[in-house]
Amino acid sequence: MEATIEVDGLRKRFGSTVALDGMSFAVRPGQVTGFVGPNGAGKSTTMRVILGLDSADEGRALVAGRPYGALREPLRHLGALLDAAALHPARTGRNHLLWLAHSQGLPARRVEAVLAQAGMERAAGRRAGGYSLGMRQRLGIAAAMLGDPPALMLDEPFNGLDPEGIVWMRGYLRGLAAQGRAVLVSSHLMSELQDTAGHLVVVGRGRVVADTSVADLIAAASGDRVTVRTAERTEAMAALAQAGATVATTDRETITVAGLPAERIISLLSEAGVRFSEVSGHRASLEEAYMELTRDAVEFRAGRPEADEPQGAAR
Ligand SMILES: Nc1ncnc2c1ncn2[C@@H]1O[C@H](COP(=O)(O)OP(=O)(O)OP(=O)(O)O)[C@@H](O)[C@H]1O
Repeated sequence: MEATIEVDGLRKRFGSTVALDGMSFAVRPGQVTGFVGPNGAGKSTTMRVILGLDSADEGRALVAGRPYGALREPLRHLGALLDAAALHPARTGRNHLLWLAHSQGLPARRVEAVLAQAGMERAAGRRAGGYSLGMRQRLGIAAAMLGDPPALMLDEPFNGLDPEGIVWMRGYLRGLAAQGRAVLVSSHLMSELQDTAGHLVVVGRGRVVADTSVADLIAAASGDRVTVRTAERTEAMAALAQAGATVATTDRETITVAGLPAERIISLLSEAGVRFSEVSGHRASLEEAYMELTRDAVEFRAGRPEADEPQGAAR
């Protein structure tokens, strides 16, 4: 599978501020890649460099194998939403898109198609100056889709959305990925990407901290811990500890067991005559996994193989 967006060793300073410090990752088709990190980690700067709006001091950014500025019809390769507020307030949403389509040599019929996809048909005749931030985000997404590009790059698209809008955005992004597109979505809130991102590029201080599938990240954070619910806590702990498990109490009726698979725990408890009501594998949430990752940044520090960089998958 060929990467559609690729950044390699980007470095960028603003005066004494290091914004990018060797940023490297690739975005692949057919999935949503979350681009996550705290405020100031370098997400927006990376996206601006990819679009050629900022130049890097070192490194390179490629879209479909070429610098964005060298693409003949860039909107047909990469659609981007960086700043949803950047709209002419007196222009209607529809006219904004018509103007954009015209300036990029794209057919006007695409405008109605993308307005419908973004659920903006009814609002399209109103002036953009009166739009809520959520409506601006939807119009921004519609604009990004004008060229029907195989790759999308969206900076904080969940900003300003109400709960219904967040659900819509998650479904919409998943749908774009299911069509085979590469979708890069930045966020400083991991929870926004729950049930949306299949892959994560986690960044901090201008560089990649982890480049991992969500499944691997959650598996690593979940560990091999198993939760056992039992009224006979003391007996259960004794039986499992004797078999070599590490056991900790969670609450009055629950213990957490590490070092034994659930099937073995069930048979040990049964053999010891200990009654229990539940034995279940612990599954970390994306938020928990992220907390664990950033808490233990050294263990999880990963990147693409580069001579002077620490590497290894986050697992
Ligand atoms: N034009 C600029 N001039 C000076 N410093 C800048 C400029 N743009 C970004 N920076 C600095 O570069 C660093 C990275 O900023 P960037 O906006 O890329 O981070 P981010 O991860 O997108 O954060 P946020 O979620 O807040 O947008 C920050 O320290 C920021 O203050």
